[in-house]
Amino acid sequence: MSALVNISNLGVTFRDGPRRVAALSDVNLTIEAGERLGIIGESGSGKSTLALALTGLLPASAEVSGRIDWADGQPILGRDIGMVFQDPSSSLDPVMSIGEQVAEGAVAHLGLSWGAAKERARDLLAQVKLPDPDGLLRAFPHQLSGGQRQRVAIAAAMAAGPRVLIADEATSALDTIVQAEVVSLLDGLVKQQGITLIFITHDIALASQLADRIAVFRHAQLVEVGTARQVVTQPREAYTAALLGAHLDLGTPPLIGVAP
Ligand SMILES: Nc1ncnc2c1ncn2[C@@H]1O[C@H](COP(=O)(O)OP(=O)(O)OP(=O)(O)O)[C@@H](O)[C@H]1O
Ligand code: NI
Repeated sequence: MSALVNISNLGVTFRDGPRRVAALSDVNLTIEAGERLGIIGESGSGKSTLALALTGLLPASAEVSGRIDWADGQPILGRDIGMVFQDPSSSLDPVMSIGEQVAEGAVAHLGLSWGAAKERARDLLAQVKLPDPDGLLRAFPHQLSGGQRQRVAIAAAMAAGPRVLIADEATSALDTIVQAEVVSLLDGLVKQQGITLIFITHDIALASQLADRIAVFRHAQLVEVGTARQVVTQPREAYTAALLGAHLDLGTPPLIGVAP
């Protein structure tokens, strides 16, 4: 594997009124091209801040130190990096048809005509295993379930053929069965297309089933990174062991494989 991006001594500080909050502090991490990296840690540990730093979406008020070096130059959000958030309504426009939203990225970044982009959108909707992709092109987000909307958001994120997909708590709002289906879908898509997946979650069990490697964040710091197996079976940090104790029910059958 070769490095996709090298993160060195990354620090991000937010100003919160008179207070300064260190959201990331001295983070060193290399993300390999084509790997599935799980990012775990409790609320406020800096996971989303890392995603925003990678995508160039940090607010101007954030103070950034250190370096993020991409092997192939700074990727363009929407073209080279696709992003899927917890709440699809933050990425889907309620008054725009599903077809237009999924096609948009292909028009903007691949230079396709709307006609060609709609055809691509239909193929993408089929790839994310949504029923009746032709009919869906003309549907609106409110006509879909939460899980279906999240599939549309994934299709939209994939529209321009990105090499990196960042899913930030993308399945957290879904019930367990739908979550398993969406995780299994993501797994298949990124494997098939050789996309690097950065999967952010509170759920160490979910991360361990999807990821090749897991990075554990706590209080703005990267406390541990290793293969999913190593982090789960032989955590080096007491904190990781505590997370495992609290969240990983080893009696629960794996989510991937359960989904149809
Ligand atoms: N725009 C902002 N302005 C001020 N503080 C912020 C901002 N964004 C994040 N923070 C602070 O930075 C820290 C890290 O937040 P971040 O959203 O990265 O955590 P997280 O691990 O993604 O948490 P969660 O699991 O709840 O999504 C927190 O203390 C948060 O309050
Ligand atoms: Ni977050």
